[in-house]
Amino acid sequence: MHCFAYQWATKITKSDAYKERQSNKVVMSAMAPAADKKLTGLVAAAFTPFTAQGEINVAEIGRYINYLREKQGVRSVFVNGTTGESMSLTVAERKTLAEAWCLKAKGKMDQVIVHVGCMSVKDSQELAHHAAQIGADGIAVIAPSFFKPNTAEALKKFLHEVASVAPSLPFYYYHIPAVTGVNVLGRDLMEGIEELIPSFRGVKFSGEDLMDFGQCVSYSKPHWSALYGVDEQLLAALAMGAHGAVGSTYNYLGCHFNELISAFEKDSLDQARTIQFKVQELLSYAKKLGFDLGVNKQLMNEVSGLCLGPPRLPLMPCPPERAQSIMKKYHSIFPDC
Ligand SMILES: CC(=O)N[C@@H]([C@@H](O)[C@H](O)[C@H](O)CO)[C@@H](O)CC(=O)C(=O)O
Repeated sequence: MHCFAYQWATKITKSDAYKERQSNKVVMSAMAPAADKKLTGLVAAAFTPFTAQGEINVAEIGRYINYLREKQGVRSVFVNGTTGESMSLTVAERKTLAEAWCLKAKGKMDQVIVHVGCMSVKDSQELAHHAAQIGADGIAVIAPSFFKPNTAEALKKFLHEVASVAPSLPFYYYHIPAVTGVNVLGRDLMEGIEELIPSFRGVKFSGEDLMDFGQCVSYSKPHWSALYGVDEQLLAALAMGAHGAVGSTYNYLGCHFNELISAFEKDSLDQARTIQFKVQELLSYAKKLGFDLGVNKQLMNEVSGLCLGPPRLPLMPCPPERAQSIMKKYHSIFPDC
């Protein structure tokens, strides 16, 4: 489905969001910290909606939430992460987005986790503090990747500085070594972390090293979550003991992944494998044509009918013929969607 209405999508400014809060009689800064529930199941790594002019478009977030819930059976979101292009957003934009997600997800989503990692520890602290004020259910922090921490100790110190300004919020380390170039093992990061960060609640593990992931699972406390983030091999991570998964394709393939998880839980491994193989077939086809965030976002636009716009520079919009070809493949693999 093409997103013609996109050009006319309205942009809600921060002050509009503020007025909406006031009219709903929700004073977010006064909200009590969210109850600390273990994070499980599928978590959609949300795309950031942009207008055609490249401004953030919070007006689309309400429809986005309804779509995830009703069409994909996805009840938690991870906001301002990699898929959300956080590193291409300003701190002010990230606050506006986090506020809109928390406000609009209220009563509709189980958990809104806000990624607050930045290159600067100060910016990260500002966003962590803000996430606590607006009633987020948790925060996550990626390793800084320009000046990189080159030991587990340095990385833990950075995470501690951020977590300490929002001590009531569940805290997740966001491990994505292929993107950050920070190759500290997840398991090494976890060593002794709770003494340093009492709010630590787990890892979002977007890496292919299943041995390290397994070690994170086996080291985890019962109230922690080991969340896997390479969608094309989720089944392997479930076998390793994943408690949930955060990923981009759960935005538009969530219903299939929910079936995969149910099949796995019922020990129907053949059925679970069939679904994982279908996803692999789609993604390997897309990867051969060139699969980046621009392409991924366009697939979401096409499958969902939402108007999330193009990505922001330096990412480029998806060429129309590439989207068409991948969508044809999608319909051949998932004919009932
Ligand atoms: C490198 C990357 O973007 N990985 C994605 C995956 O969901 C990925 O898009 C998917 O496995 C397809 O390759 C997630 O791990 C990222 C993520 O969770 C996030 O946006 O925060």
